[in-house]
Amino acid sequence: MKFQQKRIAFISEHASPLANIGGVDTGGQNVYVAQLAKHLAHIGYLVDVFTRRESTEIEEVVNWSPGVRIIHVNAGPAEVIIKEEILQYMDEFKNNMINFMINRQLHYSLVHANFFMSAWVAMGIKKELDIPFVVTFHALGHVRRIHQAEKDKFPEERLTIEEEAVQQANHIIAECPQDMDDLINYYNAPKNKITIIPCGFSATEFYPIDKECARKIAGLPQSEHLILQLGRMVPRKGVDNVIQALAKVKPTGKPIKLVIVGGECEELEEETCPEYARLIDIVRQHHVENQVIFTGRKNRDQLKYYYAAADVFITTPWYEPFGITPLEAMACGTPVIGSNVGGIKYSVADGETGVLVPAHDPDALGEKITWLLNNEEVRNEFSHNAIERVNTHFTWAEVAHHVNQLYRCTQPVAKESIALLSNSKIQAA
Ligand SMILES: CC(=O)N[C@H]1[C@@H](O[C@@H]2[C@H](O)[C@H](OP(=O)(O)O)[C@@H](O)[C@H](O)[C@H]2O)O[C@H](CO)[C@@H](O)[C@@H]1O
Ligand SMILES: O=c1ccn([C@@H]2O[C@H](COP(=O)(O)OP(=O)(O)O)[C@@H](O)[C@H]2O)c(=O)[nH]1
Repeated sequence: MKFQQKRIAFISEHASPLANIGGVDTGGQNVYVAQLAKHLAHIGYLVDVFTRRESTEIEEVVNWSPGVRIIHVNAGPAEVIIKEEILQYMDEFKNNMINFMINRQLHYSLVHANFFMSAWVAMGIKKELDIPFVVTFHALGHVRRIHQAEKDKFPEERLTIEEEAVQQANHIIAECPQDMDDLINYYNAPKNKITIIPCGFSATEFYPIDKECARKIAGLPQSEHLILQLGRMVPRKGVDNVIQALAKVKPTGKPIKLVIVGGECEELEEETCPEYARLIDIVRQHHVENQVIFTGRKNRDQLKYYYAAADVFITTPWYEPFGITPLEAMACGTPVIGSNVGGIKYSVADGETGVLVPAHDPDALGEKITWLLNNEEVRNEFSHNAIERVNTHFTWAEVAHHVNQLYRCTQPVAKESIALLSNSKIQAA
């Protein structure tokens, strides 16, 4: 069948493919937008990723990779703003995005919104230009509120915007069955509008590497048991739970080190990194100072060495709409102990590629760490299964294939949209 090249607009207001990954607000969504855009371009789409301008230094349009451009939209001050304070600028974002389309006579057949604020922009664009939109929420306000209560600083409006977006969207991508259930239970989302498409990993970025080599390159000890925690350093990721569990692990015949990768900067300091200060305090309280290595944030090309160096990868967040890090660990052949929540209970096959434990339960986690470290044979079996599982089900190429199928079923844009564009009241503004 002949494939017609289509131009699509991604919106990802706070998460740009160009950002340094691993900061408080730069995680899986950035990776998702970057990888999905690249892989859709590979299939034949032209993808423009609209993101908020965070610096005056950067060009409006950056040709990022073949078929993918990053468009920096003026919305509020051209500086980094925490995502909880961005909503007030989204009207400006929408108007400037539409003006960009008018000025360059760009015709997008579809908008793919990422996160609720982008969904708000997509709703406005649909209303004014009749362009259909697909949404991936990445995280849901109701779920965040349940877990974070008063610490959740997003405005109340987030929930109504998400509720409206669920109704207005032409289609919704849930990242795992739990995400779909949450959309139905908290937002009354029509089931026939939801398709589960997971996140992925890139096999050119993450693959098995000989442990000895990996440890050498990462500068990690050779003759010890290594357990790894890697991700954004924010309380909901449960890094404190892993430190507490470490103190409960029974002897395994070798010294054990916990390597913690992530954080706002490469050099973590208690004065400037409050979450690091909180975690180091827990390390001291549990007297495991000589067992914990904080590496700080690492560039993506380094991550595979840490994953491959570890005997076990651990991730015990309170909740997780998907969770890309377990995929990356499994792709490097490292068994995962993950909390039995969200996307982790979907991607990690319990008893085959790793084990699931309850969140907030250092005793259960400590027991499973002891068990896995004492069982090399099981680790090898999990490792083998993990590599096979992720390469079969969770590559970005596979994800893009499913997203492409979904786009092709999504209502095509009305022919008049360019005419509507020229008459738009926004143009006159
Ligand atoms: C914890 C969480 O929701 N992780 C998702 C999500 O990632 C990030 C999330 O949306 C962050 O918001 P929050 O402060 O509520 O945690 C955003 O700031 C980050 O930009 C997101 O990266 O999306 C990932 C990809 O879909 C998903 O794997 C992860 O579970
Ligand atoms: O120092 C770091 C910490 C994390 N990551 C990446 O950030 C993403 C985190 O995505 P995930 O879905 O696991 O969680 P989120 O941060 O989105 O909640 C993964 O691709 C990690 O490899 C990174 O590149 N450097």
